[in-house]
Amino acid sequence: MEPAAAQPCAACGDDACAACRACSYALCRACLDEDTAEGRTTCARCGGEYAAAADPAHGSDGAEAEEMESHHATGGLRGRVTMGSHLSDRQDAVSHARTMSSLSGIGSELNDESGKPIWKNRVESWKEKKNEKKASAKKAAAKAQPPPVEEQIMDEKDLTDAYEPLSRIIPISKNKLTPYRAVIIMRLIVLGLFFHYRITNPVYSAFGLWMTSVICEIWFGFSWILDQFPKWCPINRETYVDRLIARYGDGEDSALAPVDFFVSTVDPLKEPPLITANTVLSILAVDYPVEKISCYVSDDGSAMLTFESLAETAEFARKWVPFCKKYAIEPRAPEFYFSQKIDYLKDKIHPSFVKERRAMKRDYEEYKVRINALVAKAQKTPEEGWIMQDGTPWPGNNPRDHPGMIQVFLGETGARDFDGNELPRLVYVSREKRPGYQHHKKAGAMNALVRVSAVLTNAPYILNLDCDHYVNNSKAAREAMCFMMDPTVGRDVCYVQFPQRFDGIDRSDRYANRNVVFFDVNMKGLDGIQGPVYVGTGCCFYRQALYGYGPPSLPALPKSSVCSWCCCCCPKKKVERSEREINRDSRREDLESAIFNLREIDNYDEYERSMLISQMSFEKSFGLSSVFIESTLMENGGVPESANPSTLIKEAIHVISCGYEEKTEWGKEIGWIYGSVTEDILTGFKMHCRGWRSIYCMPVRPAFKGSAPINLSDRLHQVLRWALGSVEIFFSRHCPLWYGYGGGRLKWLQRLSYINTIVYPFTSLPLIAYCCLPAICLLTGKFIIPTLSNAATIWFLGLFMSIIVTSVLELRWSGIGIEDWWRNEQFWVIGGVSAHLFAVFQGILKMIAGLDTNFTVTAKATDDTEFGELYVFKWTTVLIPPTTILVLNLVGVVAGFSDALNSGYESWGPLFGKVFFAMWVIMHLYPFLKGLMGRQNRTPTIVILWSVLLASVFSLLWVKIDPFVGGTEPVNSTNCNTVIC
Ligand SMILES: O=c1ccn([C@@H]2O[C@H](COP(=O)(O)OP(=O)(O)O[C@H]3O[C@H](CO)[C@@H](O)[C@H](O)[C@H]3O)[C@@H](O)[C@H]2O)c(=O)[nH]1
Ligand SMILES: [Mn+2]
Repeated sequence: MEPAAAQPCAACGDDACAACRACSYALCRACLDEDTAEGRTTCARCGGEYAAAADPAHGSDGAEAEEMESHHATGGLRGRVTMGSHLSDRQDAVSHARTMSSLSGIGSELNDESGKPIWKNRVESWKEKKNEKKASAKKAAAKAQPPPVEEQIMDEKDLTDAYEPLSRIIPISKNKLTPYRAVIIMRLIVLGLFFHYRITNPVYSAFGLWMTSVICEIWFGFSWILDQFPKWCPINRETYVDRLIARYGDGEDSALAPVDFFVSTVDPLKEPPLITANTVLSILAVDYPVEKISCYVSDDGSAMLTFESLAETAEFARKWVPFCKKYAIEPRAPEFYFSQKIDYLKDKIHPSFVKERRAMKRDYEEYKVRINALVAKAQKTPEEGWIMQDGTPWPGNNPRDHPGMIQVFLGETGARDFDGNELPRLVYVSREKRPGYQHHKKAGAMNALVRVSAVLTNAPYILNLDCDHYVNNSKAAREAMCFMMDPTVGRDVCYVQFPQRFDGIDRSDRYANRNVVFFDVNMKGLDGIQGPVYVGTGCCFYRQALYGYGPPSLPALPKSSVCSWCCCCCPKKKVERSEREINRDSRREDLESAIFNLREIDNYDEYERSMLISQMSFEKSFGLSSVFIESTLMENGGVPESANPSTLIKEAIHVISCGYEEKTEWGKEIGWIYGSVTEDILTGFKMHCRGWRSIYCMPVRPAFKGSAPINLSDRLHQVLRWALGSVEIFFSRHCPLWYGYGGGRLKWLQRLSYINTIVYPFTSLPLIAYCCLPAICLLTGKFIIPTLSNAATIWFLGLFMSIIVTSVLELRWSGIGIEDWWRNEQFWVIGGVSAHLFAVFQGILKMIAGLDTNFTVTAKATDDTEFGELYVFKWTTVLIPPTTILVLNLVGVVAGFSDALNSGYESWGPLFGKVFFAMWVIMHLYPFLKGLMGRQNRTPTIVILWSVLLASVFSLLWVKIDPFVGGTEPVNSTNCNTVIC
């Protein structure tokens, strides 16, 4: 192994003096000495031996190191309790189940006898306590331990803050918005005049082409309207987390509402366990009162690998979580924390920090070794299936046919962290799968989690993350609570959506993976209407909103109007009752009218009947679990004190059985909605139809971060899946064009935006036609526009200008960069002519033939080679249409030039017009071309492109000038009279 002279120390960042022979894990002198002093002489990462930089003498070959590694890995596992023995229905697992007292004291509706909100009382008593504490705190300040951030912030001034609102809307300044709107209106008018001109001036010499182009243009105009108007009144928001703390307290006696975190994972080979583990660790370490946090991991692949790595992770969390909290580090996902390229010593004056960080890093490396060993072991499934450590076979050996599994790690009665503090519960859930039962992919998994969590912890809020989206801002849950727990804002909020942000995307974001335009422009626009759409991850739900109810401040919708389009049947009666009562009653009604068939219970008396009615109707919507049904009635969450942990686990197993949802409203009206691979859009849409609003929350430090596919093929397949989901919704009963007019609760601009999200794939058809047009024009010499008159020139220029100006003004209010905007434009074309087209056909096929589409999980990057993924190239049929269009246009340009050369000076003018359009297409497809080129583009692709182009032009030029071949007339030299001059 090379001496690590130039390497920085892996633990503290100083110049390293020694490195591991096997894996070049480097340490500096001080860290090495400390390691030796603590009796550790081998590498933390691989277990190999160190070599001093000055003295690379000790011999240790690769094989030896390898042996060490494997020894290390098994050694790590051997000491642990057998995990298998804790599975689900075993008695000892039961003891981990947690009982939680039902929660009180949230929201303004909870008042004390004098009618004063309880939280105000809290604040006052808090104030007193604070004053008492002050004296002792002063003494404590002399100690080395830095006070936790919250305590520094909390002084009297901030206590008065407790009465202030917890968030604020920051309107976008008038002088940015007014011109923006004016230009939109102007663009609309110019567009109208432009269409008038286009329609009244047909090109008779190329009628078909003209017709096609006009139809395409009208469609583009229409889709522009769908896209533009939901951005009419964008807003920004700001939260005040310190006020939240002042109002609801922090630490043990805090009245913050509990939150259940959901993580979904399905295939440990495509979604590496280390990534999932990092997500889990970041959740367990989140900055929130511990006893209010639970983390549920759904494993749809029923993989023992996922289970075992979770057990490892639970163990590691016992060190990691106290470390994060002690030093308030960010982010709290170790992989990403340790790979940060920043000076971590800045602002961290604590003397033991360096030492502990170093130890932590070492522990993490060891942990990683164990996880990697598990992964390596899992590569080849043994013939007889997996065997757990206690010798029994793993119940999930057949992922399509296995019982439900639940395992509770950590938590109240389970292991505590190394400082003796409690840890959040971590629950492994793998729902039952049997052949013949639909499992509904991610939506089904989330619904199973909704029920399990309702039975075990029943937090009033649910925060869901994909396995690859870790918590990047440990205050994320608090940010969400700034809306949810603010009585003036939160009452009708069904969810708080955070933008998706990504790590590890190439600097130029070649395939618009960041989706900046969507997350920073469209979503802000929606927030000004009824709220952002739900995008599947990084979203905090109000649990009650998932149960199919409407918002508390609105009367319940009559059942018929929820799912039909009659709006005449909901008379707005004014009843003098408290909102709460109305709400309660209406829920009952909702359920009763929804499902109940009276004839069945004719022979009971009045009272019994009404009891039965309500019970049966609940069961018909929520399924046959009385524990679960009871939990739904607890609006502020919590499980009954009396509940027995062992029955709870049994019940939890019951609610994840595969037949549980049969003949219920799950997936139809309740929970995540089935029927589309983009279940997220559908789920959010249903809530908005019921009258809920959602909130867009963009903390300065991104709340969550994920990974995105960065190679062309994977990206196109992701886009294909999204578009397919939209087409599915389009053909379903939930199509926003027709669905949910009932209560009139979906604002019309919001509806416009939902329509946009489901019709956009269809734009691929006109887009493909339009992208072919310039090539066809160049090849045939015809053109789609007649000779321009002066007026026409004005309309053309006006349209062109207004397009540019709207974009510029949009950039100005949203603050995004021009590059992001341009990438988005490009990818709109690339996706449009490939993935969207396929989605339309697959969607139609699915509708006609009932062919099911499978959810291909996006592979997550694993390797360390930076952006190596970007150049991975896999050939798929999706690539054919854009390649064809590209080649057509390139050939067209060449042919056009050759033709112009052939027919003399006067044809250069018309050529310019056509080449302009062709170049428009080529420029948009340029990133695609780069992708096609794959890795070899060490020399910039543009060079290759231009050289091919110029070579052809010049060779043709030469051929044309050559008098001997002058006689051969190419097809394209026919009439050019009707084109622009
Ligand atoms: O049968 C399944 C299939 C998928 N998943 C999970 O679904 C998530 C999303 O899958 P991914 O392949 O990462 O899709 P993306 O395209 O990256 O996801 C975006 O788009 C999806 C809708 O298509 C949303 O569900 C996601 O939340 C959103 O991040 C992952 O956590 C998977 O583990 C399951 O739990 N069960
Ligand atoms: Mn993903």
